[in-house]
Amino acid sequence: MLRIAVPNKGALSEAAQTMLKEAGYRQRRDSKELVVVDSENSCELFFLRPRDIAVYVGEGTLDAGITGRDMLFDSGAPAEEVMPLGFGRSTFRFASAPGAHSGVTDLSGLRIATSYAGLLGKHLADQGVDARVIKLDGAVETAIRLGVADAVADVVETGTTLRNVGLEVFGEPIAHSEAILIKRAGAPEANGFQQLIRRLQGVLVARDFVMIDYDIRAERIDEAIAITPGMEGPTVSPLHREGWVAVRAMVPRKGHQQVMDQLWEIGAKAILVTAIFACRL
Ligand SMILES: Nc1ncnc2c1ncn2[C@@H]1O[C@H](COP(=O)(O)OP(=O)(O)OP(=O)(O)O)[C@@H](O)[C@H]1O
Ligand SMILES: O=P(O)(O)OC[C@H]1O[C@H](OP(=O)(O)OP(=O)(O)O)[C@H](O)[C@@H]1O
Ligand SMILES: [Mg+2]
Repeated sequence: MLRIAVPNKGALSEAAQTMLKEAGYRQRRDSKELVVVDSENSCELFFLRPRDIAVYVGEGTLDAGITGRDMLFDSGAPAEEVMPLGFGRSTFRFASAPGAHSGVTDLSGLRIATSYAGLLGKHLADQGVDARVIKLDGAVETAIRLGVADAVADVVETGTTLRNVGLEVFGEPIAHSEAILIKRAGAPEANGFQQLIRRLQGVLVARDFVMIDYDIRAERIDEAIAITPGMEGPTVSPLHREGWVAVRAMVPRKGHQQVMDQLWEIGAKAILVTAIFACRL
């Protein structure tokens, strides 16, 4: 049985569960269910706090986990990134009152509030800055107003939370994060782990690509293939009409309308675009 850790709440929880659902794994019936046994897929899903997932996986108690890259670094657990999952993108940044600081070196001797003490501590050490790290559990943006800290280091996505409390980011981003699949560092892959990777990659491809079908005059096929090269090369089949062929290829979802315009320009007809429901490349 492959044992997989899934975030039970927070920013990654819903998207992680949707991705596993699209990859064919069983869903939990309600948000109080902590373990789901999926015997059809020979795996067990453990719903855990995102912050704890790297710890369980690093200890080797669980074979795989979905967490944030920032949380993996922060934990210092002996776990490693296997693949990025394309959601939960954020940056980890310093913020303070507008104009108060301009870079990490301004923070020497000051207090910085964060819920990512491990990640921040490593960054300060790398930069040779001696500051006091105030570890909080969440809502760290309020720490400056309440006089607990001079600056904060926190997750920023849209920047709305910072704007709402009148803070501004400064300096270079400390880290770029997104949801990732992790395993224990250096450990051999458990049974079923490769299958999990293939399924998740399939979900990413099905999300990022569409299938395009069209008819084109045979003498223009080279131009058409240059526009839709496909993965291994497009499928070209004869049409029951003299001098015409049918073409089928995968194209990136982003920009597929431009591809359709280009095909139309070279005389393609009956151009159809369909979503890919599932895929294994
Ligand atoms: N607004 C956001 N947009 C994108 N990713 C985010 C956002 N907030 C947090 N994350 C990411 O989600 C992961 C988990 O953070 P999250 O805030 O959900 O955990 P938590 O703070 O422990 O839980 P909670 O907020 O429920 O107490 C981290 O990798 C973080 O970078
Ligand atoms: O830039 P934004 O789009 O505003 O998103 C960033 C905010 O989202 C997260 O907060 P969360 O809701 O997880 O609360 P927490 O601080 O208690 O973890 C994070 O800690 C930031 O506060
Ligand atoms: Mg949070």
